[in-house]
Amino acid sequence: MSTAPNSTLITNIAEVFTADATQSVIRDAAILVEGENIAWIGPLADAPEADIVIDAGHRAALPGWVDSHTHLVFAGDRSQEFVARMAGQDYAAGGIAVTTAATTAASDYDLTRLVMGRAAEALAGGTTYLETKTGYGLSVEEEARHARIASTVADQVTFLGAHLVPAGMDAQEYTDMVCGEMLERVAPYVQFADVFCERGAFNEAQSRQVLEACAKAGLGLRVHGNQLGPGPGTLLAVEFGAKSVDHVNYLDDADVTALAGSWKGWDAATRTGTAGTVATCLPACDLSTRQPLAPGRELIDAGVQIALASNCNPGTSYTSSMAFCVATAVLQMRLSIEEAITAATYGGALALGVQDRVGSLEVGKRADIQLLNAPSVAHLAYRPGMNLTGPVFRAGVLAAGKL
Ligand SMILES: N=CN[C@@H](CCC(=O)O)C(=O)O
Ligand SMILES: [Zn+2]
Repeated sequence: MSTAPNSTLITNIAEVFTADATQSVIRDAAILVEGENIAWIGPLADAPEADIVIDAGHRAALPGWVDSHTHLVFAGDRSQEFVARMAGQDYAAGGIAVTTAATTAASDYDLTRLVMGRAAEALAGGTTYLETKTGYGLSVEEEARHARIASTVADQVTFLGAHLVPAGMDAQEYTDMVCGEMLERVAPYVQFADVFCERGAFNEAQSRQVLEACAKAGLGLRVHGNQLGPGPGTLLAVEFGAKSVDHVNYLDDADVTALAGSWKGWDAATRTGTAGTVATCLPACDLSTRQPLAPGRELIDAGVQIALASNCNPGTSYTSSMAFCVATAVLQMRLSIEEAITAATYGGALALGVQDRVGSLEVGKRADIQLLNAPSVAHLAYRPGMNLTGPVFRAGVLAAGKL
């Protein structure tokens, strides 16, 4: 087989887990990269020639993580809130205001440096596609500034002006501002909009108003829903055709039925058809807030496509470790290794609508590949807490780690 110039063959891979529709595992494998994309995957014995050969050292390979839910644009520290929570205090949305004050005080330079540092940490942990949100600005100027900074670092940016009603402001007046001037100012920098539909944040009517306005502005939708108790977030997300509803800790039968119904037009065996609303589970957040884990197992069994994401933020989940989320999903949510990895890669891509480009290792897709310092992907849960991330390739280029 002839190959294009600048082809790279990654050889001597102990096992590749592709996260494709058939959940293929190829042992003693190789991957050919041409330019940004994967050109071939198969047994090493059948590998084509290439200009450059990289020896994977008998490591396992899998897709880079797609982290579809983070809040990286922040300054300040809330470790004392975490300590108080571990001593028994409940999490409350009001903590967001503490971060808003610290972030508003940070210069563009400092804030950009902080966001870039967090994105670099995520990449070093194997995340090759990253979403992040605004939501610690809560004023027109600050939300626009955070959206602009986020857009220089993340692959996709979500507008979360509807995160908390600022102190001293009337909830309806603030919601109107989110849907009006704020939306207009952030729109050039963002692809998605989100609303924290929860007790202490935005009620059903306000959430509906935000989703309507943002859909009208042409943004994709996502919802923070059912995190702290039962509520209308999940049903609203399905009704509005949101790409994802995130947290989903407190679901009732109607919520699960609606989510499953949204996938009726999707053929999971071929990954074709009309995608529904992904249920994004955030296990690191669940642990850090001592909420019941999202029912990932039950959602999969009901026919819902799920994603796993880090929810990296200073209040409820200060980690960008997708490996930690995968290990927790296996050990505590009863997902198989393959289900958990797929949720953290392809599931995240589905939640962001980029599943045709990233999220699985398939010919023609972007060469976002992480090598593990382990001979099989099972080690991700078998050795929880260990940093197993080896070299990370993003769009065919070694982006983190050493060969
Ligand atoms: N739940 C809403 N927003 C964040 C937490 C924000 C904060 O407490 O700073 C979350 O996804 O958990
Ligand atoms: Zn969040």
